Amino acid sequence: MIRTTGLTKVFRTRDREVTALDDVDLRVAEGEIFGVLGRSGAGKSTLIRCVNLLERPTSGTVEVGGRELTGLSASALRAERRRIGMVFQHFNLLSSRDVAGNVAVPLEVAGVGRRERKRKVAELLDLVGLAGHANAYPAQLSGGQKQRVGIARALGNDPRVLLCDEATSALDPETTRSILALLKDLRAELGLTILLITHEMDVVKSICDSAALMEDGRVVESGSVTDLLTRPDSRLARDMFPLAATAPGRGSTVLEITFRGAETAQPFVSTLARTYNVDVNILGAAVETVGGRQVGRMRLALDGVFEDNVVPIGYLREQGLQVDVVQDTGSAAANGGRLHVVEGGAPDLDEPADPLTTPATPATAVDAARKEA
Ligand SMILES: Nc1ncnc2c1ncn2[C@@H]1O[C@H](COP(=O)(O)OP(=O)(O)OP(=O)(O)O)[C@@H](O)[C@H]1O
Repeated sequence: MIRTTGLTKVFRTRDREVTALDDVDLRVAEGEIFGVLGRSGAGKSTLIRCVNLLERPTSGTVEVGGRELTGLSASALRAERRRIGMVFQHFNLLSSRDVAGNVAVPLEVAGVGRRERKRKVAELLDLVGLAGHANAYPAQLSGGQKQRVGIARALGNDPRVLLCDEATSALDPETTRSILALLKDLRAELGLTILLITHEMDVVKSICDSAALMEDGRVVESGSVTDLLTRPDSRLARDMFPLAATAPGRGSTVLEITFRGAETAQPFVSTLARTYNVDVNILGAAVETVGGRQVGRMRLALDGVFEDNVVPIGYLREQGLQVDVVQDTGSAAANGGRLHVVEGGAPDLDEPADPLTTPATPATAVDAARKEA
């Protein structure tokens, strides 16, 4: 539904040049809720503003609903833009107009007649749970209610696509949850495609089907949220499920196990310990519900070096679990120089740090040969 190809935006001021977007290829499927994450200055706002051409890209193309926008005439672009709603962080409501008056703005701009406007405004307010507040003024509303007005206004021209620019960043956690639930309901009811930008991992966790991580104007990782979760090298997954950095003792093998769905119900840790008579130490675990399914990661230390644990590791993989050997604190010979081995010190486990500032870590760079073991 949304496709950007080679999207690049360079801001030139008198004394400097900033590349806010650098060759961004984004693919958002129809009906999807797609989250773009990144720390401040990563280029998220520029990206969302380029998708509806509020900002003209320096190069590259933007397609929405199969139409390439960058080549359109001004009037054709205006018509296409009507089918793209936008929701803002700070609501951007007119304080001098009541709720109904604010929701009516895009309908007035589109030349919709008075009677139809009234009907449509009532329908939209009902849709966002604000029937009965039509005559209230923005100053009389809570933050969540203001954002509901902002969403109703964005839906005025029956858009196919909704762009949300940090739509919940100004809201408390409970209100955030209710606005996210509303967006999800609207997607189901109206068949919307939603592209949202956020710096909150919880937003992605609770409603996004897919996500991309931006850094310095580039997309450094993207994919469906559930696929990202099962990629041991995924930064987004690590940030969603930070595990405490507990140091195992020497002479142990550290495993990272990713599981989802039915696998979460398996008592694999106790079975492993019983069947193979191996000491298992749980270093950290995180389980979450993403897209209605349980997913999670667990970091285990097995007593003994990798060679001692080949059979138990094989057992875990046979259970359908994704198992990665993160670290082996005793065996240097077996790792072929590719696994991180800490000699005589605390192992260099990745910290549960700020998700958006932690650099990519090779902590789970598993030797492919070991995976086959
Ligand atoms: N109009 C502009 N003129 C010059 N530089 C700009 C302009 N707009 C954005 N930038 C720069 O482009 C880069 C990306 O900014 P952008 O606002 O897209 O990032 P962001 O990820 O949305 O950050 P934030 O979450 O803080 O809004 C930043 O370095 C910013 O200073």
